[in-house]
Amino acid sequence: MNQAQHTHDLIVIGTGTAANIVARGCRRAGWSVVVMDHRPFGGTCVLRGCDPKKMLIAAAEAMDGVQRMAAIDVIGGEVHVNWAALQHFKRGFTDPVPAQREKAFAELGIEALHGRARFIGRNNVDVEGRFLSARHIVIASGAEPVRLPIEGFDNLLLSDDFLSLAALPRRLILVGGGYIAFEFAHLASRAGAQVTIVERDSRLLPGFDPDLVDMLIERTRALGVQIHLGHTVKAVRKQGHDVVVEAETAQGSVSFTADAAVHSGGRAPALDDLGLNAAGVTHARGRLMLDAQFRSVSNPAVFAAGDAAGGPLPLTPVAALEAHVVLDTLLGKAGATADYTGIPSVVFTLPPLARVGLLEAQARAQGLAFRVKHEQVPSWYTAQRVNERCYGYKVLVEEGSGRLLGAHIIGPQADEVINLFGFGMRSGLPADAIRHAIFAYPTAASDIGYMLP
Ligand SMILES: Cc1cc2nc3c(=O)[nH]c(=O)nc-3n(C[C@H](O)[C@H](O)[C@H](O)COP(=O)(O)OP(=O)(O)OC[C@H]3O[C@@H](n4cnc5c(N)ncnc54)[C@H](O)[C@@H]3O)c2cc1C
Ligand SMILES: NC(=O)c1ccc[n+]([C@@H]2O[C@H](COP(=O)([O-])OP(=O)(O)OC[C@H]3O[C@@H](n4cnc5c(N)ncnc54)[C@H](O)[C@@H]3O)[C@@H](O)[C@H]2O)c1
Repeated sequence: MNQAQHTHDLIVIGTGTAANIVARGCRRAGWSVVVMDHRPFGGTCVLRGCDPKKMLIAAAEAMDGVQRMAAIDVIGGEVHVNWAALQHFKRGFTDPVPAQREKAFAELGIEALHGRARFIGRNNVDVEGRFLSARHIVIASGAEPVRLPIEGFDNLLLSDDFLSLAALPRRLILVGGGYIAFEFAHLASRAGAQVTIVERDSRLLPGFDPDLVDMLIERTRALGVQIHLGHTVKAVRKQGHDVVVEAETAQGSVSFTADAAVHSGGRAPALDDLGLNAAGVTHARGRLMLDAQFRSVSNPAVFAAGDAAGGPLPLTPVAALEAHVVLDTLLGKAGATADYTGIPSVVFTLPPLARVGLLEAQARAQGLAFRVKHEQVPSWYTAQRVNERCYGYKVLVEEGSGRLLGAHIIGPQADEVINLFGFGMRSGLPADAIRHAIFAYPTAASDIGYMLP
């Protein structure tokens, strides 16, 4: 398989979700494979993203439950989150991962290097003095926080830092009001912090249904979180032990003071240090130029997958989906493409906000004829049972075909229920098939039949 002039059949840059799938798949097919990472092996999701975040949110869920029951005098007394113990609990999951990954690579016969990779030719990579060459190279370098045009940018903590903080700041500012801001705000406020979100745009979470986002904003403000829209952060300064965040608004400058400020202002493909020009890999505005198989349009030896590929949804299941397309292509399957139908996305607030398929505005822009059902339903049993007032949904079904176009939910277990809609959409099930499904009662899924228009 290996041609004489190459050290390996395949070089994979990164050890996260996408890298792991391509490296293991090609190795199982008998290829000689080398992977590398300058950070601990495992990637973002398992070490610095989804998984550690949800370990921390487990405590916020417990606090949220206590607060909802305390509001009706069912539970009383002082309860608080022990942040240091929570971090210890989280590390019980994350700490073993790098060594487990290293062992798994070794057992499969995948060479694994610690160090930063940089292209030095069309088929060549340098990993801190080690020169490698391969028939194919897969860029699975993930994404990193955007370097925002903010004076004193380095005074911001990054999401990695926040997820590992030894002590929770008493006052916390989140710069940017997207996924990370909402999840961290709900976590930190349940854990006892005073939280402020400072967002540039006039609208929050544009990837989600605006009516449900309004419900989330109301629920978030009720926690005591301050949300400032139309505020572009321009500077972050240290002042003694405090951090001062300065923002520009239509009315002039304002400043906010806290113990820490966290970057929640977006992430972009991690391409800067790869030396792409040396490999003849074209890119524009921070995005690689790839074909439908995620192959570089200018260097057929090079592929990308996951966040590095800059696709429509920088999410873990999408990184896996794209990695499978690259794997299939490398192993000779012609015409493999990524089908993004029915991929759910969730903001893990309490309660969660979930979405799959088209937004109402997107369906209208596409000129589709559809029925839509939208309600706020705090009186439904699912919400009443846990004393949660925030429960609503919007579901879109195409006229004629009965095709599910989109589903949007905020409320208890929305993060689980959305998967059923996603499964239905991905499997091409008409709304009626889902209407006729029988779900265990009483579960949040048993509300689905009432949500369909
Ligand atoms: C705080 C946070 C929470 C998130 N929560 C969720 C969630 O709940 N659900 C969800 O679906 N998604 C979530 N995401 C997004 C998800 O983590 C990513 O979409 C996913 O991890 C991308 O996987 P990947 O394989 O593309 O890249 P990564 O897992 O990021 O792996 C890339 C690896 O490449 C390495 N690397 C980069 N450059 C080089 C180089 N030059 N040489 C060697 N190695 C290099 C990096 O160190 C890294 O380990 C979250 C992200 C963050 C930051
Ligand atoms: N649950 C999940 O699936 C999950 C959770 C966390 C992160 N992620 C992934 O990570 C990515 C990055 O998350 P994120 O929350 O950082 O980005 P985001 O793109 O969701 O939100 C960034 C926000 O910052 C604002 N902003 C940018 N510059 C600003 C400035 N100078 N002042 C004020 N506001 C500013 C933007 O207008 C935007 O609303 C997401 O796109 C998502 O793919 C996913």
